[in-house]
Amino acid sequence: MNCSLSNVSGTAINAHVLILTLPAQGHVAPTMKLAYRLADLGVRVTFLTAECTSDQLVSEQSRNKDALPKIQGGPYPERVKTVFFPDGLKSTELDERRDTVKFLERIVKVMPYHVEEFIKKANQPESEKDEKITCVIADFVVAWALEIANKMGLKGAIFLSSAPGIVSMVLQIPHLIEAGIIDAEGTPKKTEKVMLSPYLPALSSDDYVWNFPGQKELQKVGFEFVRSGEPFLRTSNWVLCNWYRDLDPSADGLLPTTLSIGPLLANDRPSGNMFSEDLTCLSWLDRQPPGSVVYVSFGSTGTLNSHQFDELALGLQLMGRPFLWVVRPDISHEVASATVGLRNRRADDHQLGKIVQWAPQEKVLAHPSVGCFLTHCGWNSTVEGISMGVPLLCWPHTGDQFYVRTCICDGWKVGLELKPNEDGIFTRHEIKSKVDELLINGGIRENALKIKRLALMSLSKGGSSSKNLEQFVAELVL
Ligand SMILES: O=c1ccn([C@@H]2O[C@H](COP(=O)(O)OP(=O)(O)O[C@H]3O[C@H](CO)[C@@H](O)[C@H](O)[C@H]3O)[C@@H](O)[C@H]2O)c(=O)[nH]1
Repeated sequence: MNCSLSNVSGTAINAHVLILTLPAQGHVAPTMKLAYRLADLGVRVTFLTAECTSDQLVSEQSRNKDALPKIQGGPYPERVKTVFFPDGLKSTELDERRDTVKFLERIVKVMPYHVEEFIKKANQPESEKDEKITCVIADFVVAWALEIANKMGLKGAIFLSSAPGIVSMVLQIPHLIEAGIIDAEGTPKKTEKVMLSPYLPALSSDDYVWNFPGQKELQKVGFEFVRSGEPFLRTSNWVLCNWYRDLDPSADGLLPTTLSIGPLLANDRPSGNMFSEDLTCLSWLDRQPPGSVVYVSFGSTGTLNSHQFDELALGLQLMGRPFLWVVRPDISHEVASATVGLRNRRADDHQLGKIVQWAPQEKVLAHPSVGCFLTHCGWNSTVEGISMGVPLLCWPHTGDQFYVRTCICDGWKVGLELKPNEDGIFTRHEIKSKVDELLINGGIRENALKIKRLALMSLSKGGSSSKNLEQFVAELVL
């Protein structure tokens, strides 16, 4: 979807926002898109992130540099500055970065110091007026940064890069514990369903955002992370959410500070991409019939064991339809890369298939040849998919992906869910039959197109997300 960017303005306003997030693809991508959207409205933005992302982001920004002035018609690139803080995670220490618990511990240990130092330096009395930070936008996963903002007398916003329903889920944690529905570590104790919104499906015990199947330690850490963010949701000046009002018309009223501003899309500008995109898939897509291609991607985090990897490869072949499959080098930890290479070749040999390590996903989803999207239901992939009107086949792995799946299938009715067999495997036959069903289901396609139209409307001039973002910017300078 190449939507017209409403309110693109060459005029700078007197606001300098510091955006903070985790150095992980699913968080860098939407916050970088937010940075450029704010810059469209005249806001100066500093994007502060960890050094371990520097190579990727610098190379992406230099790739996009030339496009920016053409879109903006002004001195646009200077309005978004990316600054890196030392994180001690040298690029060789990949294992430490892949261990989510260790990675989070490391970032949480070093980041607060650098955030505080950065603001102190920017806000020295002798600093230029436009250098001075006036507001901190903290991704929910680093919500603690608002304590620093508060201490330094700055305004603060939480940014939520997940689905509607999640804010309500977080706010209900004290009640869930008190009612004995979950214990103090987030483990479900009762199977009763919980209403999050009159417009969304009820929350079941499998759908908690801190559900990391088979990873007890991660569940504990995840639950603590989510729980510790709750007070900041209630006290921040704004809660900015990467969804649009029609996905849950009640969500903006949940807290007086909630503003839906999504879907955040790159529209050919930097998208916070940390991996190099294989653009050959676009010309390959050009050669496929309209609505025929099954796009398969599990974001930056989804992994498969070797058995499941094989079963998926066989399912894609069995389908007999064109497929575009993103096979990240780390998609399967259990097999050596050489073996993955062999598997790739075997699937790629099939004349209908195209395999890439990383795709230009927004462009792929907007391509008329794409008929459906087999996704892990990461929120960015989901919001990109529904904004392009693509029916979704859901294969959630962890965290918010379970509730997102429930919303896709039972709430917005824009997709179907894969079901595992009794051994927990998603078989080749299940994959083939659900793809077949999804591609012929007229009701789902109609819903997907309707939800796409609503996304476009929310972003157009006077649309709910545009108005909310303009309101946020207006309040920034009050
Ligand atoms: O080949 C690819 C694959 C992905 N992407 C982009 O990478 C991002 C991936 O984000 P997402 O779909 O949210 O997946 P994860 O990277 O797995 O994101 C993590 O962070 C999200 C935001 O909080 C959560 O919703 C997810 O569950 C969590 O796994 C999206 O913008 C995609 O467009 C590409 O550009 N090319």
